[in-house]
Amino acid sequence: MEGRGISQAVIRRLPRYYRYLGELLEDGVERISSNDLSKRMKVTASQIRQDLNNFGGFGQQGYGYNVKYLHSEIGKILGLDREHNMIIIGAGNLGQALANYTAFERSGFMLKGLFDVNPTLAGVTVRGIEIRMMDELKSFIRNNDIEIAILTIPKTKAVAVANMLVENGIRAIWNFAHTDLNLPDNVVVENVHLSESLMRLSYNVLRYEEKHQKKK
Ligand SMILES: NC(=O)c1ccc[n+]([C@@H]2O[C@H](COP(=O)([O-])OP(=O)(O)OC[C@H]3O[C@@H](n4cnc5c(N)ncnc54)[C@H](O)[C@@H]3O)[C@@H](O)[C@H]2O)c1
Repeated sequence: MEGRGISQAVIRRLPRYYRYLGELLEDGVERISSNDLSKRMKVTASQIRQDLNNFGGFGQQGYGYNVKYLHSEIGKILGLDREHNMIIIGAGNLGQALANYTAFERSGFMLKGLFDVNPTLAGVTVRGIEIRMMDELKSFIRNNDIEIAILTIPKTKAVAVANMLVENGIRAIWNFAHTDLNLPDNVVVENVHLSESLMRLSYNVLRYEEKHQKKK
């Protein structure tokens, strides 16, 4: 994506466009102006126009955006027009919670396997998907065309396991362990930090309270 000169800030906003356009589609809306989309999404119409111009615009003067077309084009840009095979490494609380979430599959993210080192989990199934031990990992990645690994293991183990995944052909890691992985440039890592999101929430609650008290 960077290769196409699109900033990461725009890329970060695309899933939100995709979600709103999906909702419009479900509501049977065929076209929408940047102004109406702006009101719904609470971002400026010029931001929407600027963002979507990165991809050739999709809009027509006086017509607005064709919702179905725009939704499908953004889906293609995000790689949602194809399936991605995934595995989860670490079938504890978080790993099993993610495995139980079915909505990923609707966007083409197919969970093929769960892996752990705890022998008491061997053979346990989550939504019909078996938890396997790590000695099966190498052949499983190869035989199941696995593209994405989800890391939900303790942070002390994450770097070594990530390196091993990369050695075995994994090129994309969704990293929930609270540590930076520093992998080669040809490996894509997306870090997820729920606690950072919670800290931003806390910051905004504090700012709101401060503002409110000043007004009293
Ligand atoms: N990023 C976030 O927002 C977020 C939120 C919650 C938890 N976490 C992190 O996710 C991780 C998992 O949390 P949890 O609550 O599920 O913990 P958990 O202890 O329930 O699960 C961790 C699992 O990893 C397995 N494991 C340990 N070492 C392993 C290895 N080398 N290979 C394969 N499996 C291994 C354990 O046996 C266990 O089943 C922790 O690092 C936690 O800090 C991150």
